[in-house]
Amino acid sequence: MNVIETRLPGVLIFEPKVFGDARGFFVETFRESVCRERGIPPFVQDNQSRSRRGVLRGLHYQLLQPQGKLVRVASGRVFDVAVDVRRGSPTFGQWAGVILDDVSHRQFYVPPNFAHGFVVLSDTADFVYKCTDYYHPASEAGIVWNDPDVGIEWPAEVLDAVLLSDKDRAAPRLKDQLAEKLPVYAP
Ligand SMILES: Cc1cn([C@H]2C[C@H](O)[C@@H](COP(=O)(O)OP(=O)(O)O[C@H]3O[C@H](C)C(=O)[C@H](O)[C@H]3O)O2)c(=O)[nH]c1=O
Repeated sequence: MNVIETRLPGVLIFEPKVFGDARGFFVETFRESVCRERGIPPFVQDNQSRSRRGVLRGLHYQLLQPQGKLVRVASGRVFDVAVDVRRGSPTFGQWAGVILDDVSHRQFYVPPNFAHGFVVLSDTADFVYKCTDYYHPASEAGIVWNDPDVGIEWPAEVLDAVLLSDKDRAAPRLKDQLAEKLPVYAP
């Protein structure tokens, strides 16, 4: 497993070794030791969502029980993004993105207290991920996907047909987020 640092400290790209042969392929998708060695907390919840082209889920985070997420695509192709929403962070409001697909089997680690989202680039995508804490809907918060102050460079190929939930469509900009709804940077 090759682990790559991104421009956001703590946000990591995992590149597993893919073993292809005449039958298909094999890939190790998770090793606890690889995560533990990098200070990633234990995972307690697995999720899966299926979405069609143009669906954009995010940008979400939880204030209580903040979730670190190890995300990957079991089938399809997405552009995945992490945004630093921690008040006082040197990289506050900055983003890092990566293409995740079922060819590279690349994974992305989004630490707790980062907002997370993705947009689907393939006809459909099965998105699977591990979380370091449990779902806590009462403290769910979000930043609107096209916040001009964050300036995420979403792939142009889907921008004319982004499909959002009502919740995500109504999410506030980072600058309009109530201060108490932003986690505090704790180096
Ligand atoms: C996240 C979650 C949702 N749900 C229920 C709540 C709703 O009835 C239904 C759909 O929830 P939602 O529309 O919030 O699902 P997503 O838009 O995929 O949300 C996720 O999308 C972005 C990409 C994330 O990083 C988070 O994991 C999560 O916020 O599943 C649960 O029962 N447990 C859960 O952990």
